[in-house]
Amino acid sequence: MDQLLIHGGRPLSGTVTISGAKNAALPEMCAALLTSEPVQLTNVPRLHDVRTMRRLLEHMGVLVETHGERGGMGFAAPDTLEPEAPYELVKTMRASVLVLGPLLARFGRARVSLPGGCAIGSRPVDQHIKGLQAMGAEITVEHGYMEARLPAGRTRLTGARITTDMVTVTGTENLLMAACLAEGETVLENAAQEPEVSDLAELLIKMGARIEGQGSSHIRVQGVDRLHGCTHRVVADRIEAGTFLCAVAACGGQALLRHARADHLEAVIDKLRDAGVQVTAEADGLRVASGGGARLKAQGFRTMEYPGFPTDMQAQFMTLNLVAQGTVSVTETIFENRFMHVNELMRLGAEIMVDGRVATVAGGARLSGARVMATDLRASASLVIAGLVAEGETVVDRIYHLDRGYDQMEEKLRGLGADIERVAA
Ligand SMILES: CC(=O)N[C@H]1[C@@H](OP(=O)(O)OP(=O)(O)OC[C@H]2O[C@@H](n3ccc(=O)[nH]c3=O)[C@H](O)[C@@H]2O)O[C@H](CO)[C@@H](O)[C@@H]1O
Ligand SMILES: C=C(OP(=O)(O)O)C(=O)O
Repeated sequence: MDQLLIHGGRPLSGTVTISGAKNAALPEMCAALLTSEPVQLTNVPRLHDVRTMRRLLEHMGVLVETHGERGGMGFAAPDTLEPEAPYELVKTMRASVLVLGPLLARFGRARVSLPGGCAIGSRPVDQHIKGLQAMGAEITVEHGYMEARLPAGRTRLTGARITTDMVTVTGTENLLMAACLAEGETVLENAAQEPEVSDLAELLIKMGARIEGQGSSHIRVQGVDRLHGCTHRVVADRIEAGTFLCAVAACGGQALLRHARADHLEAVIDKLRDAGVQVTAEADGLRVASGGGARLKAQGFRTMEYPGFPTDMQAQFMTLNLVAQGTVSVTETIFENRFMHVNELMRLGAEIMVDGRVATVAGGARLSGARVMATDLRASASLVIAGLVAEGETVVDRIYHLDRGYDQMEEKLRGLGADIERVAA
């Protein structure tokens, strides 16, 4: 199992290219199930989760090829594929549940393992199921699998007005994909407004779907008989960009994040500016300049659905708060167990008190290198940033979590001047 070895204390300067977004690429790979024609994606990030999704699609019978330009992938889902997602693949990646909507919409049946909980929370998929049931699907859960089918005599889902009990990103994506091939109109109320949902909608529109309102909480879809192939570039990863913004802010330095989009990161950028970090939007990216943690003012925040402060940036910004000045509260409202980085950060010298969903973070910490363990994807990123600031050597174990969602993070950080290497344990 690989580890990251970090010697902290260096400023970060230079240019880094932000990859395509994991959370857009994964649903977009699933959207290819909606047609037998080839769907070509470009700017697909090189991630473990993308490889897992590829294996899952190939397992069902989808033809997948990588091509030419970096990050190019083509998908062709034949009429003969077997619409089944087995536990062995689903258990390693919750986003596998995104095959459910497209399979049911195109093939009229699907057998998909329930994803179960994960380290950050219980993460049920009841809203996905309820929404598809409202569109006429019959879904039962048997032996850990969602068995979904259309009622006898029906060949298509039926459009419906669906209001989810909470804002759910993959729930919105599953229902959106299903609605594209349903008969009649579907209205998704309380829809997720995340840029990845909009990017998926843009892909679906290129495939011939009739969608309006993406990017708002009210999405309207007129179902069509069939979709066709197309080419689409995966949107830049706002969470990867936010992670690099926090890393440069904490370590000090100046960097250009190519392809990063200010309009997708407003809540994070506002907090960084309030902290004393300079962030400027340029033609093809974001420029960041910081005097380093000790010159910054810590910022309290609450995680919220987009356009609020993203839960996927909570851990990384917490590390920045640790090295800035002042004591602040960080409130996690989306997932019930997303403070697992706290104990590991404390091993590096942090002072943090957790009470339920609120963490009180004491700034001005002098972090010192230690051996720490990554517990989930963004927790791993927060530990890497802490290691880059800490005095001495930090070893981050279990970085397979990091590899799920960051494309060559240590190479990119080395390009900015960080002393970080991957070693086999
Ligand atoms: C692959 C992907 O895009 N992952 C993102 C997606 O996860 P994901 O789509 O799984 O997260 P959701 O938006 O669905 O979850 C939001 C909240 O709703 C709850 N819920 C959700 C669905 C449901 O059927 N029932 C239910 O109770 C969840 O437990 C959670 O408390 O959005 C999260 C919130 O921005 C991000 O952290 C993840 O990075
Ligand atoms: C929680 C995340 O991903 P997933 O939903 O794939 O677990 C994340 O990207 O931070």
